[in-house]
Amino acid sequence: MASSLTPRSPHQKKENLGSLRRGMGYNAPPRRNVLSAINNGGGANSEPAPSEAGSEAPAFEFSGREDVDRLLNEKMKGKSKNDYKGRTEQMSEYIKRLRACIRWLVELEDGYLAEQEKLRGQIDSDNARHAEFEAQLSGALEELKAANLEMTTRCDSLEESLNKEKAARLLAVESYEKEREERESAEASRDVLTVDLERVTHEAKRFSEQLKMVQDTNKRLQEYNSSLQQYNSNLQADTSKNGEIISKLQREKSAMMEAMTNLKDLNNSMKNQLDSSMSSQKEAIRVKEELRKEVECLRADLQQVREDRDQSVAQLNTLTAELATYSEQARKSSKDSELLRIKAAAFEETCSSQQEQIETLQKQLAVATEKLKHADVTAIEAMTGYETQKETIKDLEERLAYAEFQIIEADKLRKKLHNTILELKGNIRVFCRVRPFLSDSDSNGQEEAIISYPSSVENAGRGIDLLNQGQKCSFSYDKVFDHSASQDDVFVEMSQLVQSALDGYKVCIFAYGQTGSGKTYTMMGKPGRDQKGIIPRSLEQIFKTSQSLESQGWKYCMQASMLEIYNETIRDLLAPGRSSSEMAGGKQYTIKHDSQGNTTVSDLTTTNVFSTADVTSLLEKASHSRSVGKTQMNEQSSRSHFVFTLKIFGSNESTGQQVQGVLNLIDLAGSERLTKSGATGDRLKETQAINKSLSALSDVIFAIAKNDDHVPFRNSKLTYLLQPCLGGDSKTLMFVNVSPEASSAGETLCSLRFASRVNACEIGVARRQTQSKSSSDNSNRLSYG
Ligand SMILES: Nc1ncnc2c1ncn2[C@@H]1O[C@H](COP(=O)(O)OP(=O)(O)OP(=O)(O)O)[C@@H](O)[C@H]1O
Repeated sequence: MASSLTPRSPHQKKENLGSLRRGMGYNAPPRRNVLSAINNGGGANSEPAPSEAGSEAPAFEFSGREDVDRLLNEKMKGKSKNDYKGRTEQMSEYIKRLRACIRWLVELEDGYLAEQEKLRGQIDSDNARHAEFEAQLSGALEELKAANLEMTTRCDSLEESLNKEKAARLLAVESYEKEREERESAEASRDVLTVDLERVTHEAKRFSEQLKMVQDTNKRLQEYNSSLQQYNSNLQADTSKNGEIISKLQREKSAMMEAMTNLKDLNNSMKNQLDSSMSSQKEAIRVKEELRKEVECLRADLQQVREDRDQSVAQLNTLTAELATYSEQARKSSKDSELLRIKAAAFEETCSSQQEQIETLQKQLAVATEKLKHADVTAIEAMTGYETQKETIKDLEERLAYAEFQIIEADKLRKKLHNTILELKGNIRVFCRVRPFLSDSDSNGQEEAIISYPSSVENAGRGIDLLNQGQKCSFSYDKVFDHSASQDDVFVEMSQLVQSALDGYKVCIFAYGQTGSGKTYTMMGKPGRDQKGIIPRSLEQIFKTSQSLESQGWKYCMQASMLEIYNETIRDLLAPGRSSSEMAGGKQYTIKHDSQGNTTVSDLTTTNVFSTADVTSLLEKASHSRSVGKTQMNEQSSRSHFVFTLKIFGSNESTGQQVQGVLNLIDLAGSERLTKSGATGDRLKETQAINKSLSALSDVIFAIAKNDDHVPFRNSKLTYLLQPCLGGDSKTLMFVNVSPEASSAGETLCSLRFASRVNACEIGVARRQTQSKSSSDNSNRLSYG
């Protein structure tokens, strides 16, 4: 059989174990240290299993899974088919052995749990030590990192300031060099200017001398000019004298005609003399002109020389001014250079001190680096330690996983055995729940206590005693919840049954009891987290588990439907427009069972649900549609049987497995004596219909209990609907709810008797509806609609 069990938390496992033990009526066997037994691969045979309290059970020994398998595969032998006594004895013997086997498994599991706890503790302490060590190391590492960071930052800032200082020093040196160069160039230009000045002074001197010379020449030329003018005037005087002579001569010509030839000769000679005088005059004029020109030239030269001199003097003045500026600049430069020299000296001093600082810091850095290296080595060592510890933890985790695996396997086996026992028992399980007194006066003890619980170890949690008309009637069921049991306590006991629906079983849980005894409270509960009843809690568990099974490849599809049977009529509580026509019985719903034992109600609204919220809103809708009324026994009495059906289709992609489970949760209408109910009219009709269907239910139960050939399932809608649960292959649990009031003692007695009958009913073996995907192609396909 494929596993239908999922790994649970150890806590849940413990609870499940507890519930199994309680359900089976075991007392907790004294815990033995089975660790050694586990390590030896079993060992339950080294010591006999403790016997059930109060009874001397034979010691059965199990050394391993083979023994269990052997036990499970054992076949019943009887003298003949009708040797019921022999078969019953064999059966009870077999059940005892199975119980011993379960005890052995429980002990084995205890051992596993103990070892798991031990390993967990070890892992926790290792983890804690490791975390502490890690925290210390990381703290030290952080400190070192911080110190290193600080050092690096300081070093960086110092380097930065040093670089800045260096840059400033370089700038200062550069500016100093520039200043020096400028000063040198100024000095050079000053030298050049001095030379120029000297040269210009020399030139000026030369020009003054030249000027003096030119002035002398001019003076001489003026003197020469005046002498030439004197000579010219002399010549003019001579010329006038010569004219007088000519006129005398001419006068003498006549007189001296004779002497004229002589005189002509004289005249010619005189003429020649005149010509020569004229030419010498011309020559003198030319010379004079030349001299004038020369004077003019000399004057121009002189003017030029004067201009040059003026220019030179101006230049000299400019140069002197420049020289003064340069001298001033040179003086300033030398001052600046002095300042710069002082600054440079100061910089050099700062530099040398910073150099020293850098050296100190470098030394500190070297020390820090050394420390860091040391820390690195320590960290590496720690990491190695950590790795070792990790490996140890891994090893421990592997061992834990193996232990968990073994626990899961043991759990699977235990569940298998549990299912086997239930299958062997083959009857409906019955839980009894006693509701608390509702009014304070009752609970204050004014009401006579008619219900008590046996204190014997054997019946603890399973027995209930009812005092009716002074007579004590004792009953025993699979579980009895007293008035103090919470909704949670109740659900814990049946969570495994609900889980079966996900595993592909048909599960039916119904609440039976007198009106006002707490059926609706048990099934639906009340608003509020703690007050929730079995229906909401079952759905929460189913959705939660189906989600967690997704990781194992399971995908579930769920469909919900809700109906009520009111006055022998089926009503669809989720019908979109639940109209008055329907209320009036307009629509007829028919119940059908197929060969697979699947029940369908024609035309019933079926809604796909994906979350608890979906179902909660549907439940709210249904509760508004449900027929309730006020009775003498209950303010809000359910006047119909409420049937909630959840069809679960599961498929596993990875394994190809498919399951089809059904969860039927039924809140029956309360049984009520007509005389006591005081009902009239419609209420009376309702009560009669309820009583009729409940009596049909008891007829069915009696027929099954008596092993009758004919079971009257069709006598009522309720019994026909419940047929697969009562006579088929489903896992069925009945809640018998009882009131604690003395006034209800008679009703309570009836309910408890009915429940005992139900508990004795053998309805068959619950079968899981599962098939692999390969076979799903055949005609035997699971219906998903
Ligand atoms: N275990 C309980 N703890 C507290 N209150 C309870 C418990 N059981 C029932 N009650 C209260 O008792 C009253 C009757 O309960 P409930 O309506 O569940 O009875 P019923 O069996 O469904 O009745 P009917 O058959 O008339 O519908 C309600 O007020 C309910 O809250």
